[in-house]
Amino acid sequence: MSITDTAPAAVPPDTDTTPRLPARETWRALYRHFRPHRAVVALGTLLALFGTVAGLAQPLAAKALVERLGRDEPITGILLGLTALVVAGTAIQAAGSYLLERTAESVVLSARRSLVGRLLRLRLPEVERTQPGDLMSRITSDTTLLRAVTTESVVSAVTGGLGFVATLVMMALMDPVLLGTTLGVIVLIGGAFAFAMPRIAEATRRSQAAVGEISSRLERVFGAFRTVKASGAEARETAVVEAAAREAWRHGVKAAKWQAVAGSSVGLAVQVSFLAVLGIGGARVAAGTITVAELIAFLLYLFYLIEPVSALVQAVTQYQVGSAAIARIEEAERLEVEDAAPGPTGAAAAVAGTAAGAARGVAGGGRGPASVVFEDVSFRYRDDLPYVHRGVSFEVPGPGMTAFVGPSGAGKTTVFGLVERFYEATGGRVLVDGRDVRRWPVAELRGAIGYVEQDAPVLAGTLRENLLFAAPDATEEQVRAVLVRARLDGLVERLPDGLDTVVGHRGSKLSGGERQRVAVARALLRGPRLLLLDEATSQLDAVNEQALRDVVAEVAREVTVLVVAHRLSTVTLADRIVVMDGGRVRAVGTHEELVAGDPLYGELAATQFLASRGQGVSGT
Ligand SMILES: Nc1ncnc2c1ncn2[C@@H]1O[C@H](COP(=O)(O)OP(=O)(O)OP(=O)(O)O)[C@@H](O)[C@H]1O
Repeated sequence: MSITDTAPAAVPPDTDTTPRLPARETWRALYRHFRPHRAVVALGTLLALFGTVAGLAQPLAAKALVERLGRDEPITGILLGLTALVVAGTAIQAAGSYLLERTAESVVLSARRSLVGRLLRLRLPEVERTQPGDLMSRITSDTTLLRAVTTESVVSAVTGGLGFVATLVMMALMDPVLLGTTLGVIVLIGGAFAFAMPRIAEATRRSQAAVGEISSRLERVFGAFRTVKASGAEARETAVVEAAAREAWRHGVKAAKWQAVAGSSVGLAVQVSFLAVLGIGGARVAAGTITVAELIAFLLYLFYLIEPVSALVQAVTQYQVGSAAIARIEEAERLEVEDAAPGPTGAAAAVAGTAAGAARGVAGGGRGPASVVFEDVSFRYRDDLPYVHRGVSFEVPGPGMTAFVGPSGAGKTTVFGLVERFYEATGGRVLVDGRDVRRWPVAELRGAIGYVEQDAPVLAGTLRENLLFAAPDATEEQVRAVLVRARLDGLVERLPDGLDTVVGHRGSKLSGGERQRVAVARALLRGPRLLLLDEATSQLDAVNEQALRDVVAEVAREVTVLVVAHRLSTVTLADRIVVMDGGRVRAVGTHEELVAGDPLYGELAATQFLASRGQGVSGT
């Protein structure tokens, strides 16, 4: 096929990453989706059979009608009967098809629900291994391919199978020799069919992988839309998405080709059988073994065979398509998830803590500041990556502010990832409140923590949704209080829709500094016992930075605050500073102690901190 010529070179070579499922596992997975609906599918099958029987009865009724006309008998009764038969037959068929379509939608719905439920609980390393866009396409696109295989194909298989066997029995009763001839041809051409089947599955699998690739590529583009534009990368990125679209097309066409081969092999089988039966049957008539009437009847049965065989072919083809989708769905289902979803309960409980604390936007949950201890922690993100932590140890009793400083890549942010248990330490222990984080229920652990990431993610939606994201049950007063603390009250007043202003995709309608403050407000509203603040390297203007620093200092009086610090003004406020370098803690102390005692810190203080937009250089 010439379409292969159009395959663009830009297609990433790794689109074909979906594992093929062994047949037994495919069956098992498909059965799992089908099982809850088996009663309805059985009913649908029954209705389909009734519909067929009603259809078969119509010619008989028509025959009776003509006969009565011939005998000059009244036909009103039979006409009414025939009409009723037609209406009933149609209604039964419509009901059956509605039932199956509805069930098909339900299969898709339950597959989507189960997949979404799992994907949002995935462990972080699993998400980092995959492409979010591709995962999305498994929920949106692949699940739709389950529709037919779990419903229509089951019905086709049953009705086709029954029809096939019944017709074969009738043929066997007529003339076993001619049946042998028929089956011989069918088996021969069935070979072509068997050849096409796995190719349909393979082409569908690759086509779906390419659809996943389209989603991944689009996600990448829209995730950095300004960068794409600023880099003048529109044409290149379009080409890449287009390449994936072509790839999907190419394999879609391939699947269509093999489906056509499979479909027409049925017609061919019947035609060739017809000729063979005609030849051999003719000889048998000539020899007087069978009568002409028997040969004609046999040939009629041969044509009856088309429908059940087509139904069987359809069932098997749909199974191939479905098996390709199920492999991708199963792969997503098998990604490792966390033990429990961090529900809103922790946050709600924390926000509902002490009234005084809540009014300040820091409830504290009534259990005081958390302590954090790292005991000889070693960690790497993956087995094939170098260690990021090589025996990190420090102790942070709450409350107070602890700053982590060190060169870029020293492993500072990783400390937060381990505290939040986004990742698990490879060696050593991470303790929060003296308890190993692995022994904490994840929801409870994270319920105690407020986390402000360095890039301060803001989600699409309104400002209010963003603030309530980590504390859905916070009251209006708590929201207002936190807005004042994060110096967002002025902004909210300026906005025509106030808190209900839509902030755009990833908060693109807010300034960088505003996003930062929204992220801080969100974390504070959670009422954390432990605040993890990954300081932005820039973003805040002097006034707001000072204000936020005051807030953090205030919070640190009753909450444990860990800051990855990029500003001198922050470290000078810290009760203790942990200096990290190359995955180790090289020194712990106050700013003054470290300036005097640690050369790396002295250098950082003199260069890196001052180079940032940090205010409050008075510390030097
Ligand atoms: N999710 C990840 N998967 C693989 N490697 C990672 C991941 N996150 C960070 N790393 C690597 O781990 C190392 C430490 O990263 P970390 O973010 O902890 O550094 P950092 O000290 O916070 O740096 P910075 O000051 O630049 O933010 C870096 O070399 C980084 O490339």
